[in-house]
Amino acid sequence: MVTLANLVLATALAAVGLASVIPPKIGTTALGNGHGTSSGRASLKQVRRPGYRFNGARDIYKTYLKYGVPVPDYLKNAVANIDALNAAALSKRENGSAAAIPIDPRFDIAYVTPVTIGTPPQTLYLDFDTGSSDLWVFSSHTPESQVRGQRIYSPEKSSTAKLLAGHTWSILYGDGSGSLGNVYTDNFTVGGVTVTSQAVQTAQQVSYSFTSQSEIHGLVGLGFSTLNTVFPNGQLTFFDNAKSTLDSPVFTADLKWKKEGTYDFGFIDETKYTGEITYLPVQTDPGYWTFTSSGYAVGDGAFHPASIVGIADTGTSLTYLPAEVVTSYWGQVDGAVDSDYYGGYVFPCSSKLPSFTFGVGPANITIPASYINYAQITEGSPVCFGGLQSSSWLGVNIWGDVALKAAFVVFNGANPPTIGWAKK
Ligand SMILES: CSc1ccc(CNCCO)cc1
Repeated sequence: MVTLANLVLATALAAVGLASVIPPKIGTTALGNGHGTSSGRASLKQVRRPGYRFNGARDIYKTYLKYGVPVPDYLKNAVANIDALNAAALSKRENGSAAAIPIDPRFDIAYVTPVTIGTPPQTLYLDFDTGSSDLWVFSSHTPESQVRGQRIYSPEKSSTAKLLAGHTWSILYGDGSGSLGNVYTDNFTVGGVTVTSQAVQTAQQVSYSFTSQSEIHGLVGLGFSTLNTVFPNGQLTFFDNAKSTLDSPVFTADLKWKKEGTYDFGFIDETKYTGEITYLPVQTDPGYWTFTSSGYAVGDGAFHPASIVGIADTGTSLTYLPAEVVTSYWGQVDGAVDSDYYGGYVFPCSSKLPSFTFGVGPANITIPASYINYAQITEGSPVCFGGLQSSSWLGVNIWGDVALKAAFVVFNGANPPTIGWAKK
């Protein structure tokens, strides 16, 4: 039953743009079926109406009406002026959502996301990589001997492609792979968000490790634009270009274990996580999403407070942490060894693995053991490769996909940027 009190309350909330769930009646919890006994309490889930924009003049206008005071013309004009400004602001807002698809259903080497480039649109599947800031693609400029099944972008077939004359790029990744080439600008769309005149770096050379990955047709760098390698003028990432048109200057990663996840742009989908998001400061120099984890625990063991500075890197498969952390973890696994022969921690596939928990401020994220049992060395091998490896040779701690897919991660590009972590 909706009472007058409820209606007044709901109207007041609506006036300030906070929709409300009118409880069945005051005195019962909103969770009840409306027939519960009175508990003297009610809970209203207040959600901001999508697309609502505050109009202060309207609030004053309503107060004039409420107390019967004639409304001056300037105030009526002010309400209209702010509504017009809000409408204009909303009209250019875009949000988007796109799939993050594991390139191999057996284990998560990398995730690719469909994008379209040019006019008419050419669809490629690119690796969205928060650990770098170049948007580059296999192209009609890539020697055929280096193309093995990848889709290519052909700027000569796009009426909106423009060569960025005199500009080149060359990138070398932490795993020794690399690519180089020239640069066009063109329309670039992912998940319904379009950037016109996005710098698209066309590969003229790619290393064998890219040639051998037929499912990856290039990368979309989502690090900070300071890392972009285009010379002589560095280019902006897709996110930096899209930011001003997004409802909110954020993108989120909801990567999943051996199945399709999503990247969202411009909004935070509350259905994709549980509990609260914990936001941490980001160190943007030199250009990675660098944050400090507050410690770790192995399985159900004690939490070890520590400051672990590392980067959130969707473009790296595994997670690389300080030697004392990974030694502590693998010390709990029967038969685990740090093998020079296999190039990292391996263990008998039959061994039971503990989970791994890392601190994010006062909260924490737990990586299930199954994510750390990364893959057999080779098909049918009794030896398995760990998803948690030492960073001692890297010089940087990397929270790669093994960690990221255990969480819902918000890459907040506001000023200052922050990174948000939530369980899911
Ligand atoms: C050969 S497949 C491949 C995919 C992504 C990358 C870039 N990611 C590392 C730094 O984020 C390198 C190689």
